[in-house]
Amino acid sequence: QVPPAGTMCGILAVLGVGDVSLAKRSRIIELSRRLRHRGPDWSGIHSFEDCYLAHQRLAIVDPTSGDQPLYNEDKTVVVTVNGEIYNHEELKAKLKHHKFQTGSDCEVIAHLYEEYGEEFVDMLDGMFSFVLLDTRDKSFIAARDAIGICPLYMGWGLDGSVWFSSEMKALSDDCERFISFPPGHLYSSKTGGLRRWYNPPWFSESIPSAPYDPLLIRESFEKAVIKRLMTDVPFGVLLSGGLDSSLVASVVSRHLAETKVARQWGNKLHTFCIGLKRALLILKLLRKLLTTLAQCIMNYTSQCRRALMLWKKLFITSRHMMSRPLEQVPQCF
Ligand SMILES: NC(=O)CC[C@H](N)C(=O)O
Repeated sequence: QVPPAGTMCGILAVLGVGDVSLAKRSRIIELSRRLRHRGPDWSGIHSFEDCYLAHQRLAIVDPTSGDQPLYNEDKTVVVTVNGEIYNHEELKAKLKHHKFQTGSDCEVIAHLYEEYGEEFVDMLDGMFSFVLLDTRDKSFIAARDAIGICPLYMGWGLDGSVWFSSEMKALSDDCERFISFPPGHLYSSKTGGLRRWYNPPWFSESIPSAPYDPLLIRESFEKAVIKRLMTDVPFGVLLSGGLDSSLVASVVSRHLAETKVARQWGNKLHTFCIGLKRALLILKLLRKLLTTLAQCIMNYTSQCRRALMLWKKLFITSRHMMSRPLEQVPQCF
């Protein structure tokens, strides 16, 4: 079954609600369901006193046991995550005395927090937004990846509660005020504020000092594509018809055979694109390019009605983003 457009996990966390009634819990579950289109595989919620962490999962790594929220060994640290932690194996190797309950790439976040406290965030290589609750002192942190690939919003309720959600639609009706969580930042309840965790040295350079090196660009590009092949489920490449997505598809097809997923699902790359009859020429060229580069299966829709339906779906998913600056729109996918 192909998940609907816009899928990625959906997270919702509500910390410090004034009323801990069953009605409030049901309300939070109802709000979390507004993110269901982001994750069709599982819905989970963990509550601790007046704090709730909810999750809608699109399973990518360890689909059988990686359901969320995830925990440390004694379940005192709870985490709900949208994203992929590419260096999770490496990080796990550093945490030898920790016992992992799942094969999820995201479980490492709970253990890293136990070991290193809030400072662990810059050890993560990945795209993510997450909320972590430490039930021992009821403190919490929330963080978003360096460039904001995964979406995150933060809101404040009239009862003093703090909210975090993957999409604005899960908190806009219940919060008095809300903001788009800034990329590369961390919120800590202990200090009560947002701070930038992503501070690469080049941030302060107005003119880049690194010389142009095409081989380095090629190597970094290939590495970036290869690490994103970390999946236990079948995947495809969405082609725009341009150079960037064709290059991604070509790198993927050359490295597909080495991946875990190819052993299970075969090493033919599935590609997708959307186009109308009038654009069939581009589609034909794309097909030619891809079949020359590698063995690809190409799926596309050329019917106007079907394309319009897909667009409608896309807009429903991203409606909440439309008031944002245009460059932020792709972040919801
Ligand atoms: N879609 C996601 O954000 C995936 C979360 C996590 N990496 C998993 O595989 O379950």
